[in-house]
Formats: sequence, structure tokens, C-alpha cells
Amino acid sequence: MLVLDGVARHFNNKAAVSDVSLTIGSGSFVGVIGRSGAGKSTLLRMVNRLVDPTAGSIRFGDVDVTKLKGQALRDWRARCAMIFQQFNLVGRLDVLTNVLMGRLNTVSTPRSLLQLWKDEDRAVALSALEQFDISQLAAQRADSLSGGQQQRVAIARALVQEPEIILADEPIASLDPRNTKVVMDALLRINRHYGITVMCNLHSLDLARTYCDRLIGMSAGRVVFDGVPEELTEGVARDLYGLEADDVLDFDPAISPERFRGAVPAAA
Ligand SMILES: Nc1ncnc2c1ncn2[C@@H]1O[C@H](COP(=O)(O)OP(=O)(O)OP(=O)(O)O)[C@@H](O)[C@H]1O
Repeated sequence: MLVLDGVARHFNNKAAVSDVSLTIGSGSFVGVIGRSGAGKSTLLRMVNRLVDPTAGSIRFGDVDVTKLKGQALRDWRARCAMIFQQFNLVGRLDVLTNVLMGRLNTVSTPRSLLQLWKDEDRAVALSALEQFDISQLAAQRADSLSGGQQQRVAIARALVQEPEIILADEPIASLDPRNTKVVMDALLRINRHYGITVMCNLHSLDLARTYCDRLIGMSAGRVVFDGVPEELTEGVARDLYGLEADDVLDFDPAISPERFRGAVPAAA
């Protein structure tokens, strides 16, 4: 269980996140929503300590994440994988090697420097690629792939880390609708199949309602909504998004979040 207690972050005396307290149960798929600048990315980045909180504590089980340093911090980051909007792959390396990077925490430094991967690690990486239907791309350079393919590689890399949490920061922001679905299905599959907790920043309310089992709405750095998708009425969404509401209010009554969430998508 991930517990945030009074977490805050200031940049140049300006609050990006203020007094956030949350408990996130294992295995949940949490969508973090809110208008641009609400503090969503800062919140996610504090969980894996890419950004240090100015105040408050973050705990995961017995671990006080806020106090970790050195190897203990690296160990935490291995348990808590991050997926970015811009994929963060090494473009000149092939797809399989990019996925194997997710195993670095299990490999000695000399072996990793020489890229001496064990057969077992290669098998795990290939199996992850197979799950997202991209094993045929294993030998290609990462920068020759489409955005949707690159994001699936990034998700495969996160999966082979064997994390307990995946933090996805706007993972579909630069993708077209078809790839958006493929990538969101991949995240849902990881969540359902492996029970890995997913925290995902999303701009689209429709996607958040469709894929997540809990929504956290942020405004000006604070949590102003915390509930199941069914509780996010149009009125609540309008309060959350203010003038941006019409851009994100694309509710499709044909999609029932409850019905959809019963299904685990097959491998993409
Ligand atoms: N490294 C930084 N230095 C200074 N200010 C920052 C930094 N990172 C974030 N901020 C500020 O903190 C606030 C919250 O930013 P954050 O990126 O967390 O919001 P967000 O909800 O993720 O926005 P978006 O949806 O546009 O990505 C914004 O006012 C932003 O300008």
C-alpha cells in the first residue's frame, strides 16, 4: 500500500503540490486528472523521487520513500517503474536491448556495462515483447518505431523490472486514437494480469473513466476529487476543469466504466 501524508512541493516559493494525503491500495488503477499545471506530474515524480517533496511523507509498506538514498533509492525505483510521454528509450539501441535495460537492477555492473545479458533475461524480455505483440521488432532500432510501438517497448521495459507500481505520466499524450487504445489496453492488462498498481496521469476524462477504477482530481496542487469514475459527474468535472471543461468533456454514455472494467484485454 502506498501512503502519502501531507505531501507538498514548492518551486521558487510557488506551490506545485500542497498537502496531498492519499492511500493507494495494491492492484488499483488510479487515474490522476486535472487541468494543465494542476500538479499531476509533480505528484507522480515525487512517488519515485525524481522530484523530492518539500514537506510530508511517502511510505510504501515499511519503506519511508522520502528518506531513501543511494542503493536504497535505486532499489525503490526498481519497484516503482516510470513511463513517460516521450517514451525515454535509447533510440540508437535495438528494441530488445531497450527492454533489457529494465533488468539492469538484477545484473552486476560489469555485466551491464558489457551488455552481457543472461539467456534468462533475454527470454523474459522477449516474452514481454510478445505480450504486446511487438516481438518481431526486437532487432530494430528503437528510433525506427512508431510512437505507439515505442510506448509498448517502454511498457515492456517497465514490466521486466517486475515492479509493484507503474507510474505513467501522460503515456498517450503524443499518440493517435488507435495507439492510445493499444497502449491503455497494455497498461490495463499489466494491472489486471499481474496485479501491478498503476497510477496514470491523463488529460482525457473519457479514457480516465473507461480504464481507471479510481480517479484523483487535482486543482492548483490539491486533491479536490477522489472517487470511482461513476462519481465523476459532469458537474464535478466542470468544477475541476473550469474553462477547459468543454475540451475534456467527451463523455460517451455508450461506454459504461463498470461494464468495461470487468474485461481484461487480450495481448494487443
Ligand atoms: N521543475 C520545475 N520548476 C519550476 N516550476 C515547476 C517545475 N515543475 C513543475 N513546475 C510548476 O509546478 C506546477 C505544476 O506542474 P505539473 O507539471 O506538476 O502540472 P501538471 O498537472 O502535470 O500539468 P500538465 O498537465 O500540463 O503536464 C506548474 O505551475 C509548473 O509550472
